[in-house]
Amino acid sequence: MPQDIQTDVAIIGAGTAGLFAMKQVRMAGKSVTMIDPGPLGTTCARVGCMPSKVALHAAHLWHQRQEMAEYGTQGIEQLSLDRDKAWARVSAMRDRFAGKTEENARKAMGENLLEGPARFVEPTVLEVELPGGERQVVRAQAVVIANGSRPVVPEWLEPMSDRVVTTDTLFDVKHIPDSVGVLGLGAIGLEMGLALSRLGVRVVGSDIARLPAGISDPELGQRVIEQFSAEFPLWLGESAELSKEEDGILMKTSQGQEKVDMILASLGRRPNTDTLNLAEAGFELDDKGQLRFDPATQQVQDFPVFVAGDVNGHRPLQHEAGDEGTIAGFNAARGITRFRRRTPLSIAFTHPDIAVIGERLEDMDPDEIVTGSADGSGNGRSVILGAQSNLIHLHADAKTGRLRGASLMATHGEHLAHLLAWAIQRGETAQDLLAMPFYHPVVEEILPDALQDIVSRLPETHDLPKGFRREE
Ligand SMILES: Cc1cc2nc3c(=O)[nH]c(=O)nc-3n(C[C@H](O)[C@H](O)[C@H](O)COP(=O)(O)OP(=O)(O)OC[C@H]3O[C@@H](n4cnc5c(N)ncnc54)[C@H](O)[C@@H]3O)c2cc1C
Ligand SMILES: NC(=O)c1ccc[n+]([C@@H]2O[C@H](COP(=O)([O-])OP(=O)(O)OC[C@H]3O[C@@H](n4cnc5c(N)ncnc54)[C@H](O)[C@@H]3O)[C@@H](O)[C@H]2O)c1
Repeated sequence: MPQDIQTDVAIIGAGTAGLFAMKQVRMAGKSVTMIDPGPLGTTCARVGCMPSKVALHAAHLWHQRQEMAEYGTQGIEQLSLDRDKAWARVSAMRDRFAGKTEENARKAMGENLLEGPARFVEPTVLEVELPGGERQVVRAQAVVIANGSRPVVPEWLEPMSDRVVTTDTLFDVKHIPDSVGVLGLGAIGLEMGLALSRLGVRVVGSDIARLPAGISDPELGQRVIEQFSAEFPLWLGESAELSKEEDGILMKTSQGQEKVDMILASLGRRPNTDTLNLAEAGFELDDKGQLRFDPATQQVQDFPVFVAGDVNGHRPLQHEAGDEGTIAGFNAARGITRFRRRTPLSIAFTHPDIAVIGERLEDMDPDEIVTGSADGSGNGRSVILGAQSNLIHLHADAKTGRLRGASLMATHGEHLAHLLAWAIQRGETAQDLLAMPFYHPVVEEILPDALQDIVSRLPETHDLPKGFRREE
C-alpha cells in the first residue's frame, strides 16, 4: 500500500463542480488532490449540455426545410437526410468539446490527479482504488464532494437492456433506428425526443407526470403539450407498460401503443452519493439517502466537508455546478463564508424554448401575487416566426409589483429568460421594467404586454401613462 497522501483539500470528482472548486483552492495557495476514475471531460461536455444542443441544432436545420418550402424554395421533396451521418457529426462535435475539456482539465490537474474512485473512511480520510487495484489513502484538511449523478435505469428495464439507451450512451450510437420510445419527458426527454423526431425518427414519448418538462404552471403546461404533441405523441399521466418482442419493444398506455426499436430512458438522474460509503464514515443522511448541507456555504453538517454540483441534488444544472464548486472550494480552502445564490434559471432548448425563472408558481402564495400573461399571437415577430402559441407568465408581488418568478414557452426564450432572471435578481418591479426601451419588432415586445397586465392590477400609484416617468 502506498504511503498516505496528506493534502489541504481533496476533491472527489473532476467534473464542472470539482474543477471550479480546484481553481479556488489553488487561488488560496493550498495543496489539492483531485480524485476521479474517469471518463474525464465533464458530464456537460461529454454526454450532457453540449452534445444535446448539437443534436437539437442538427434537427433544427433539417426541420426548417418545411417552412422554406412555404416561402417558395423548390425541390425540398428531393432532399434526403443521412441520419447516421448527421449523428456522426453530433458525436464528432461532442468529441471536440469533451476532448478539449479533458485536455484542459488534465493540464490544470497535472500530478495532482488520482485516477480511481474515492470512498470515505472518515469525514476527512478517503480511500482511492488506483488503476492497478492498489488502495491509496488520502488524508485531507477539507474535502469537496463533487462526484455528480448518473441516469436512473430501473431494474424493470433490465430484460430489454440491449434496446435501452440513456444519454450516457446515446451520443455513441452509430445507427439511429427508425423508431424510439422516450421514457420520461423531463428536460432531457423532451429535448432529445424533439431532436430525434425532427431528424425523421418515429418518436413516442411517455411520462407518469401530467405535464412535461417539469412544468407546474397548468396553462403553460397545456400550451407545451399542444405545441409538441403536434410533433410526436406525448402519453402523459400514466406509466407505460413495456414488453420485449423479437423485433422491438412494445410500449403501451391507455392512450395508445407503439412498437419501437429503441428506448431512451430519460427518467431523471440520481446523485452518486451511494458510491461513497457515507453513512459508515459518519455522515448523517436524510430519508432519501442524501447529505444534509447548507446551500449558502455548501457545507455538510459541521464537517470541513462541502458538497457541490449534481451530487447534492439541489439545482442540477451546469452553471449551478460551477457556482457550487466555487463556493465549496473557496470555503474548503479559506473557512466559511455565506454566499448569496443567483436567481434560479432553467431553460429547455426545445424551440420554442421552455423556461422557468425565479420562484416557482407552486412555492408562492396565490393571494400574494398577481400574474401577467402575454401571448405570441399578439406579438408581430412571433407571428412571423410561426410562434403564435408562445406564452409567457410573469408573477409579481401583489402590493409592490416586484417581479418574483416567470415561466414561458417562447421562440428565443433562452434570451427572454435571461432578461427576466436578471430583472428578478435585481429586484425590479413591473412598473420599472415597463419604463425600459423595447425595439420593434422583436420577441421581447411580449414582455411589455405581460407587464402591462400586472401593472393594471396593482393599486394605482400615479396617473401618467404606464411605462412613463416624470423627468426628475
Ligand atoms: C443530456 C443532458 C443535457 C443537459 N443539458 C444541460 C443544459 O443544457 N444546461 C445545463 O445547465 N445543464 C444541463 N445538464 C446538466 C449538467 O450537465 C449537470 O448539471 C452538470 O454537468 C453537473 O456537473 P457536476 O460537476 O456536478 O458533475 P460531473 O460533470 O458529472 O462530474 C462528476 C465527476 O465525478 C466523477 N466521479 C463519479 N464517482 C466518483 C467517485 N466515487 N470518486 C471520484 N470521482 C467520481 C465522474 O467521473 C465525473 O468526472 C444536462 C445533463 C444531461 C445529462
Ligand atoms: N436544458 C437544460 O437545462 C437541461 C437539459 C437536460 C437536462 N438538464 C438537467 O438534467 C436533469 C435530469 O434531466 P431529466 O430530464 O432526466 O430528469 P427530470 O427529473 O427532469 O425528468 C424525469 C422525468 O421522468 C419522469 N418519470 C420518472 N419515472 C417515470 C416512469 N416510471 N415512467 C415514466 N416517466 C417517469 C418524471 O415524471 C420526469 O418528468 C434535469 O433535472 C436538469 O437539471 C437540463
